[in-house]
Order: sequence, then structure tokens, then C-alpha cells
Amino acid sequence: MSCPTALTIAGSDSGGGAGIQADLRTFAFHRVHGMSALTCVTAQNTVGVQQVDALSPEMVAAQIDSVISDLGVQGIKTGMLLNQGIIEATVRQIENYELQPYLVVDPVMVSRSGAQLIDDLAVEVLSQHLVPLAILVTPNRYEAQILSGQEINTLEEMKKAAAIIHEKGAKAVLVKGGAMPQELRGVDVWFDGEDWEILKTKNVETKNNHGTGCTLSAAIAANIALGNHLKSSVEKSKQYLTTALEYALDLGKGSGPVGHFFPLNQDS
Ligand SMILES: Nc1ncnc2c1ncn2[C@@H]1O[C@H](COP(=O)(O)OP(=O)(O)O)[C@@H](O)[C@H]1O
Ligand SMILES: Cc1ncc(COP(=O)(O)OP(=O)(O)O)c(N)n1
Repeated sequence: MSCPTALTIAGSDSGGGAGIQADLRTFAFHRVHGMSALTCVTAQNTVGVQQVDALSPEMVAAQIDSVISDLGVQGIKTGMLLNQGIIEATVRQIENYELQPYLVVDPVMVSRSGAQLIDDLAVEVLSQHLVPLAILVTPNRYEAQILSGQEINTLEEMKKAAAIIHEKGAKAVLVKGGAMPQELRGVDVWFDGEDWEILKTKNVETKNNHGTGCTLSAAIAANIALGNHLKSSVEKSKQYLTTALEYALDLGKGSGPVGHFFPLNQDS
């Protein structure tokens, strides 16, 4: 039996809510074979990030070599890349293997719990060298503020930031609204240089929202691997994420993970 493959280049979340754990569950839900190039290990739970250790850039590059040279790939996402060396290694491999048409960049910088997930020096490298290679970049409110240099409090400001980030060279931008004020929570702004779209689903009232950004970008990569167009991949993934949020798991003392396999959770 043949199966599309997708790759996540991201960090590990020991609590299983975000990072490669969320990505691989999302790939599996979509019936896509998931592969991973691990960038770092976080000691993390529903309350916060306690410790981070990086893998070497050479090891990140070697993992990408191993999977691409053998299994091939039809969808890729990047998540927590942590430092300049890992971002540079990732950029080199994307260029070497000409993986740009499959690349979704989730520019992970700050977790919902407020932990910094990227070194200060690395932000510029990510913005200048990785973002321009992507077919889609998916910043949350705070990441969009950093990438655009603009404060974001309104829908108009989300649109303005999307336009500025698009100028960096990504084919399309999705500014996510999970951290926006109540009336804009769950509202995302899409811009591809020509068309705007405001993607709106219901605002799910839950404290269990850990891993929403990882899950959304992994679902988009999975949908691309399945052969869907970019825009429809984003729309399908947003629906998936909203339902996963509705079936989020009430685990731990902080923000529990979204329910990636929600139909199975229903009866258990
Ligand atoms: N309470 C919510 N209700 C509905 N959708 C939400 C909610 N919180 C986040 N989302 C959606 O989850 C996705 C991830 O967004 P966000 O939480 O901003 O990203 P990140 O996890 O990277 O901080 C977006 O599609 C956003 O609109
Ligand atoms: C290892 C790791 N990668 C990414 C994140 C950020 O995850 P995200 O989906 O943006 O969700 P929140 O942290 O905002 O809940 C992470 N925490 N850990």
C-alpha cells in the first residue's frame, strides 16, 4: 500500500501537547505517513517549558538527509527551530533538495505560556532566510508583530502585518488570531499577494488550547501531501483544528492538549 509522506522539522514537547508529538498525531489523523527531524528537546508540560536542549545543526541536517533520500516527501512543516545554526542547516537542506514547493513555516518564537522558544539572534535569520522559501508562513499575533515590526490589536492591523510579511517572499501568509482579543479569537487572516480571506470559525471557550499552532501547520502540511491546493489545505485544516479544540483534553494543571483524534475520544 502506498501512502503520502510528510515531514516535521521541530522540537519535542515532553508533555505531548505541541511540537513533533502534536505534528505526528495530526499526520496520522490525516492518514499521511509522518516523519520527523528533531531540532531540540523541551522538558515541558501543560504549565510551561522547564528546560530546553538543542540538537546539533549537523544532526538536524542528517535526519533530513535520511528521510528525503529514502522515503521522499510531499508536505513539510517547520516548528521550533530554536537557534541560528539549526535554521541555517534547515535552509540549506530545503534548498539542496528543492523542497520549497512543500514548505509550510510555522515561525515558532513564544509559547502560549510565555516561554521564549527561539534565541534572539535567530529571529533575523528565520525572517531573512527561511520565510522567503515558504509557500505559507503561519505566525500567531506575537510572531506577526515581531516579523512585521507592527503592533497588532485589530483586524486591520492583522491585515497590514500579513502584507508586510508577504513582502519577505513567502507565497502566502496566515496571521492567526488565537491570541487576539475575544471578538477576533479564532479569526485568521490569509493573504497571498492578490487575495485576502478572513477565515472565521467559532471561538471555542476552553483553557485547553496547547498546541493549536503546531496542529494547524501540521494539518496544512498533511493536506498538501494529500494533493490539496494550498488555500483549500488551509481551510480544511482550520476546520480540523476547531473540532480538535472542541474535543480538547482536560489534562494537567494548565492548558491541556487539543484532541487530535476527536471522533475516537467521543466514546472513551
Ligand atoms: N479559542 C479559540 N477558538 C477557536 N479557534 C482558536 C482559538 N484559539 C486559537 N484558535 C485557532 O487556532 C489556530 C492557531 O492559532 P494561535 O493559537 O494563534 O497559534 P499559536 O498556537 O501558534 O499561538 C488558529 O487557527 C486560531 O484561530
Ligand atoms: C516543542 C514545542 N514546539 C512548539 C511549541 C509552540 O506550540 P504552539 O502550537 O504554538 O502552542 P502553544 O505553545 O501556543 O500552546 C511548543 N510549546 N513546544
